[in-house]
Amino acid sequence: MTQTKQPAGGSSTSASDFIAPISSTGDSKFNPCSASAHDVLLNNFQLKKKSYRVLLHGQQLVWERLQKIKPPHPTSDTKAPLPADSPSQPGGACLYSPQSHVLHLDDVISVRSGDTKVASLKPPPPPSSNRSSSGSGEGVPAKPTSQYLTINYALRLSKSQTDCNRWELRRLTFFNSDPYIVRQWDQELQIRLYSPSPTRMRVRRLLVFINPYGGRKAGAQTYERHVRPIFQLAGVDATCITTQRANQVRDILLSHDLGVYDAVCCVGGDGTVAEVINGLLFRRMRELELDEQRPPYIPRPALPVGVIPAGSTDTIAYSMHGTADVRTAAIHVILGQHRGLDVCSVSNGQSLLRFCASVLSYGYLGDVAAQSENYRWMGPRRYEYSGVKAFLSNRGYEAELRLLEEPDHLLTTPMEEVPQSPDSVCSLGESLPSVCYANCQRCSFASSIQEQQSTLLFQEESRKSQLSLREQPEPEDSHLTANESALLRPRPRPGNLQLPTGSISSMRNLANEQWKVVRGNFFMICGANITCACARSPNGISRYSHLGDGCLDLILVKKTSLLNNVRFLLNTAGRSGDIRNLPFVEVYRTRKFQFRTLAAAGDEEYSLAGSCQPISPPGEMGASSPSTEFSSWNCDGEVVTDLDITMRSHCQLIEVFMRGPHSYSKPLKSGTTPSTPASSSDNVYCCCKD
Ligand SMILES: Nc1ncnc2c1ncn2[C@@H]1O[C@H](COP(=O)(O)OP(=O)(O)OP(=O)(O)O)[C@@H](O)[C@H]1O
Repeated sequence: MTQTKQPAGGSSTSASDFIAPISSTGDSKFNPCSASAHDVLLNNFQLKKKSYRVLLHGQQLVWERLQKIKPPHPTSDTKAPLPADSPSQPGGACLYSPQSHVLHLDDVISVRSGDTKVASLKPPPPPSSNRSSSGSGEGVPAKPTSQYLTINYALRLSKSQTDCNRWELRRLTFFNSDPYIVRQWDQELQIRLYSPSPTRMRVRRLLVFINPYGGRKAGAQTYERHVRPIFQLAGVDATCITTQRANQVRDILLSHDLGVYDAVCCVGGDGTVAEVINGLLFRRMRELELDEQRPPYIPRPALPVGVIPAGSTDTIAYSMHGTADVRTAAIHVILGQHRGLDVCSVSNGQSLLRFCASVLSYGYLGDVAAQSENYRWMGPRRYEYSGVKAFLSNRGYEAELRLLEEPDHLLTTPMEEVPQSPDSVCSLGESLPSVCYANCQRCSFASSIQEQQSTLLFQEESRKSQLSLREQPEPEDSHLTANESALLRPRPRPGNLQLPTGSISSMRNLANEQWKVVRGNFFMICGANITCACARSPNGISRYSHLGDGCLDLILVKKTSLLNNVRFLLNTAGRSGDIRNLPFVEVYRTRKFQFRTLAAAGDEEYSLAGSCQPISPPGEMGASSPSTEFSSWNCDGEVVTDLDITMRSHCQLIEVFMRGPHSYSKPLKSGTTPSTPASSSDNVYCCCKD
């Protein structure tokens, strides 16, 4: 290690204050622009008028109070520094003393310097001017004057008994009398904050859709009060569009130039999120000139999505973040960590109808969706009213389902073949179903399989196209176009946001696989893409669904008695219930299922050619009349009236700003055993225990 020079004109706060050595490349010259993410900065700062030794090491900021200690030799009065060389763990993480405060740069919202404390609190200028003012390679930088450095960051309230998934804003303002040191820190932090990462993307320009109509009709106020200040704090340039009508989001995404934006964000409920997802997916299909009705595969959109809850149930936001807290959702957009979210395509016999991000339900929830539209003036209470009505009038719906049961290779894969993550909280290799949390191994494994398949398919397609180029100028047997082949190219890493490039699940040859057929009279049928958790049902209707494993859970609730229907609803409401324990509920994990109603179909041969059965008008739904033999589908809260339906999951089709939920887990009293196997699994992997 070599020590760098103190910058000219700088006055240090103490004799031990120095710009650290620190270059792993051995460069001993002080050059603020040449610092790399491997360098270390170490200086003394004042924080609330107390002296701290502050260290920037990799992606970690560490600060520790300097205290007078008894000197080993009575002649020198010294202060206790951070450990001289922070011992590294094998994984590259560092151990710091227990008195140290550690902040990961992943949790930093923004960094700002100023001549005064107040000046350093102001929102940073737009990122472009921020970057250019860094002085990198643009002549001699102006003489710095700032002595204050404010770091805005977010903190998860992991100890909270009520909402351990909620994040809050925090701020640190460091002072150093030497503006050169402050500038050095500011520049270095900015570089590290915006350094490319395959799993993190710091948004600079955002397209925001605000639905003023959903939920309590407070989308616009929610944005102004809670979201805009956070975006401003991060210096995000947000272009806001307040919707004027249903489907406007989708139409804008289909027709407008989105080239200037890094991401799309919506402030609304599940219907609004679904519009964004549908808009982006259909846009991508149009760009690639795919047949929108019968696409040969589903391409991945270029832009990631942020979801801010402002609807009635907000199950998508809740399933992603573990909370419907608006500020938490906005913080996740700013922090920029993203994960792939499965999306399901919904088609009838003839064509692709739409994409589903949360749940597709027939029967009880289908009736609720159809009826509740008539009572929208009631606000979120319309669901309670229509829910009771649909519940009492449900006589069961005759249906047949065909599905490809997922062998669940993830549970049988030897653990050594599974990519391990030290802080993973999802179980793998267990016989119990796992819950999808932050750092979910099941989802990362699905993602790596997806990538491997992409690579193989891409190689295969390249080989085929090379062969056919040599042999036939216009190949007839290749089923993929050049555009499609390009989409199959595996993602390069690392770099800017690298999105997966094509949906493999849509290309699997399903012809030879065994179909399971289930017939019956059902209270409700659900294809759940995610847990569908919400404030009223914190575990969701499908507790073990994963955000990005490429599977959906098909939940079949048989029509039995009114009492059993009540038991089912109670089981979905609490934290301790598990619908899998109910004898009249069957849950299948699958990638695809097909549905047809049996009510009027008789014993005729099963066909995917489509259904021409009439559907009851919404007003008659649930009435005890002969027309109740058909329900309708509830797709992300919107009504779909087709009866002949196929639902197929597409693994991690959309990148979404989220980390995944963390487990709520009250500490078990000693001697008590968990009531259900699932809760035992949750507790073992609870991430709030650390
Ligand atoms: N200005 C508007 N006027 C009327 N409808 C709108 C407007 N903007 C959006 N919509 C439609 O409102 C519908 C409902 O919105 P959204 O799903 O966000 O709220 P919600 O139904 O209350 O919440 P949730 O789906 O979470 O229960 C969406 O289908 C959307 O297309």
